Amino acid sequence: MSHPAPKPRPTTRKPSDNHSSRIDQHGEDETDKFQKFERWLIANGAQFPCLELRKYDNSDRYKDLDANADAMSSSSNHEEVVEEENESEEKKDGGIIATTEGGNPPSSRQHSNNIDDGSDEMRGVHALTTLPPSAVIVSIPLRCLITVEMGQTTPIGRKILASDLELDAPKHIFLMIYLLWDKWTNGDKSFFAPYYAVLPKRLRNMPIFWDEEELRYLEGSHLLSQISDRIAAITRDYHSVCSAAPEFASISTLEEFTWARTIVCSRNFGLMINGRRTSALVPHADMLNHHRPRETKWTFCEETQCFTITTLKEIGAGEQVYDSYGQKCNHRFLLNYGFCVEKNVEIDGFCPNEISLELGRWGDAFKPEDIYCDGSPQGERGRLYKLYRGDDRECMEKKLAFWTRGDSDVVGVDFFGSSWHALATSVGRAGGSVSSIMESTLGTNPHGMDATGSRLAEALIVPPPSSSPQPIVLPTKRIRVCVSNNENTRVLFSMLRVLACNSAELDRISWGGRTATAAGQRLYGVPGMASPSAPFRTCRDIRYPISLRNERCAMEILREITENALSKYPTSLSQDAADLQDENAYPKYSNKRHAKLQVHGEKEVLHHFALWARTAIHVIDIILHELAHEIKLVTHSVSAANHANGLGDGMSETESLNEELGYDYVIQAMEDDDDCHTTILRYCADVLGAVRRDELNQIATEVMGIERRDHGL
Ligand SMILES: C[S@@+](CC[C@H](N)C(=O)[O-])C[C@H]1O[C@@H](n2cnc3c(N)ncnc32)[C@H](O)[C@@H]1O
Repeated sequence: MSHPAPKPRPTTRKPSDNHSSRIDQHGEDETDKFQKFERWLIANGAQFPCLELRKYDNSDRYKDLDANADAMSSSSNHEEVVEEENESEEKKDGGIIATTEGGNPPSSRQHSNNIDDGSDEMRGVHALTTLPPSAVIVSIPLRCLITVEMGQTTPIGRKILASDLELDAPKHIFLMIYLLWDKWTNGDKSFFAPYYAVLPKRLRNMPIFWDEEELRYLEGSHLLSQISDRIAAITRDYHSVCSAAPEFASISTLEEFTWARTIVCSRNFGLMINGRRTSALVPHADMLNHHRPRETKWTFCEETQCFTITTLKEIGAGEQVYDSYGQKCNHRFLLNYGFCVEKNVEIDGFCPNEISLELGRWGDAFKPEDIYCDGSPQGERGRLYKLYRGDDRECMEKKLAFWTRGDSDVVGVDFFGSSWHALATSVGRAGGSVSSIMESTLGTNPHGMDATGSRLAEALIVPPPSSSPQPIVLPTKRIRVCVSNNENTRVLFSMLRVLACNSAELDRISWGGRTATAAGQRLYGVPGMASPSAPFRTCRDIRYPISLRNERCAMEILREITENALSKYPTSLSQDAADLQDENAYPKYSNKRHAKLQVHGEKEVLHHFALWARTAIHVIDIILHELAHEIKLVTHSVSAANHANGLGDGMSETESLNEELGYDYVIQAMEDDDDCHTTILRYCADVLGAVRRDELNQIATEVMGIERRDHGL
């Protein structure tokens, strides 16, 4: 149940009294435009009586320098952090101090307040009075919202709809179009002009607007490619819209289009309005900064036809009122909203920060032919090359087939290129056919496909142009993993196991869709087939270790990948941690700090997986040692028994194992170690422990077989 918002204290203010009079870089009076904005909303039925908008500056970032002379500074408890939806749309926070409002004079510390990073465009919403839980604190009528449908009915929107364009941001394009078209068509006369006037103009905190020096702070991070991909995608979308509606080129430049995309991405709300799912720009509601755990919730109320924000807890007078943009990795906050959360940890301890690991083709530093083609690359390249390569070229061909199983969307000449030649040649040598190639590659039989599918497959298998061997290139697969164990961690391990396969292991995991026994499932990594309609296995489905050999190799690949990724950064994790302590060199809310937070978070995840790999290799080596010892023991006892029966020579004695180097001892030590990460411990104890048990059982079974055979049973 929601209560109406409490009445503001009578002494507070008329809308907008709180904005200081100040002129922005565009020569506009900021106070004036915020007053007009609030009056426009109220005149159209909006209500937010207990809230005030505040404009922040970044002068407080140097509070350490001025700590002694700080009696005048506001003590607002500003926070960090956010939440929402997809990768291509999102927000930033300010370490917010009211600069001029409420009697707080501008800080005397203006000496360093000239950082051009967008923090001068920061605003936030504060409570004028104590807000109780479940109070509706914002209510914005539908007529003040800009919705997708409004963009679709513009002349440009209609042409886009008719053209069936493939766009990078199809959900947001119509909001962008409305914004740009309406500003251009109606200018100051637009109904939304007061809203447009308060939208940030430069968005300098968004990485797509960072200069070279700022981008350099991200050196080593995959985010750099995502930033250039984003710029390229926006450029493509702009040209696509211009091709569908040539008049759009005179409505908006690429620069304005990029601004609109960033505004929409960082401010839109996904809503259900009158039974219809849509997205909207909601003036005023989009002024709340991000913080988790969430303190407010929002919705569109069908009854009142208003967008509302409701408190989930009491918010004290003067405190900032936050929205949660969702639980997200810092790379999404940074790319889409232009900020990073300082401590991106949920109340249950979960940290959503991720790292994108690249599997398959090995990074730019390696030429595919160096790693995958027959030949023996030297040094570091050789290490990964050998791990991926397996037994021989034929093994790589089988690996390619399994690795790309199910990737039917990317089956094409460019994708497989010469690999298809190699595969075709190899399967041809083994008496294979188009059907068998399709089956091994796609996990499906082309006879079950339509004729076009079969013709496509035939067309792709072209004889190699020369007799020299074609390089086999495993297409890159990227997977995002975080420190907590989740589905992606399982997929990562599955893909590592496939990459680590030798020929025999590939044959085993390639069994198509048959029900496996429990032992087979465990031993060969074949998942249970719950129903005949269960999908065929792909490189994402190998949930259990295939063999100790394979698992060790998979962990070596993981170690190589993580250590290589860590070597790409110019600074270490500990250096980053030390840098972040220095708020003068890395001021709060600066782009430089946000970049540092991002790479620091990435390295934490990389170190976790590097440690996981090293620990696993160590534990597997212990198990292998124990198994070798066990084999010696049983061989000894069998031959001793045979000797006693006059069947052969017995071993004189067997060495005993040092218990302190044993598996049980090591696992116990890990259990006792509070710093041992639980997912690493569980993997070593449960996953590797199960393989160890299977192997020991296997040895016992084989011994029984030998004894039965030797005794003629
Ligand atoms: C929806 S707007 C929020 C209002 C915004 N502060 C404004 O002045 O218009 C999202 C933007 O606010 C800023 N922001 C929101 N939460 C933030 C946070 N926790 N830390 C830093 N910046 C934040 C980012 O610039 C982000 O792109």
